[in-house]
Amino acid sequence: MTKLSVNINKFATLRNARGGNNPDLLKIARDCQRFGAEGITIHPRPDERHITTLDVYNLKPLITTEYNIEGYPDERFIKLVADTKPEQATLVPDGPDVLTSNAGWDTKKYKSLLQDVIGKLKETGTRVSIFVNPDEELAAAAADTGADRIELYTENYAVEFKNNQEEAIAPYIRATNAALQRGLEINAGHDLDLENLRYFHLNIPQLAEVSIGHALVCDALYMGLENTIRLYLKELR
Ligand SMILES: CC(=O)[C@@H](O)[C@H](O)COP(=O)(O)O
Ligand SMILES: NCC(=O)COP(=O)(O)O
Repeated sequence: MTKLSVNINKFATLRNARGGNNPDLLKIARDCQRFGAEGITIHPRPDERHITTLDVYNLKPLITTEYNIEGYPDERFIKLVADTKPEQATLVPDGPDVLTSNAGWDTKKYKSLLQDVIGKLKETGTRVSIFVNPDEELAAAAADTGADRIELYTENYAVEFKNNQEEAIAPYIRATNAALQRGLEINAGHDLDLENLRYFHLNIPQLAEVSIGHALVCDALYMGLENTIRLYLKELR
């Protein structure tokens, strides 16, 4: 079964816009789980534009499903993971000034950096996933870093899906097969939505988890959070 992890970054963006506590991120996390989300994902960026360091700690005791913390593995990130021991850490090669995640790891070039941080993170008991482009060679090479999973970066899929669904999914199927052969599990995320999720899941049924934020939060503005989460879950069943 593919799990739906709801990325709550954008709720924090809205909260931070007024400097208060509306919407209440902790209530949002509780409610997402009550409405069926099988995980909560956050990406505490260094500038705290949405998720703050305090949020990372405050959310921890409320997560009854699966806590997934994404980020570039600098000292701050490693400490957050060591302190809060989430079920999963997802390593993303983002520089501090990117608008949003825009590339996966070059798992060959950064093999020793990744081996080093993944070793440290796994000592804390956390599963480690690394963000990769749909590239067979780089997906297979992720196994040499010590990662447990890869997260396929699905922005290109989301863009191409609008033009040609078969061409959009093809590199993702190849990368999945290469990673599975090396014993890795598969996650996916970025710009997945109610239009493109079902086709992705049907073609990559081995998916362990998808993390979805931006589109889900936008949909919730029109359809409500509970209804929206149920609609996303339906696409995965
Ligand atoms: C790792 C990833 O795919 C991103 O989608 C990320 O978590 C989103 O970050 P922002 O919400 O800051 O755009
Ligand atoms: N890892 C991807 C994620 O958490 C959410 O990405 P998006 O749906 O906000 O693009």
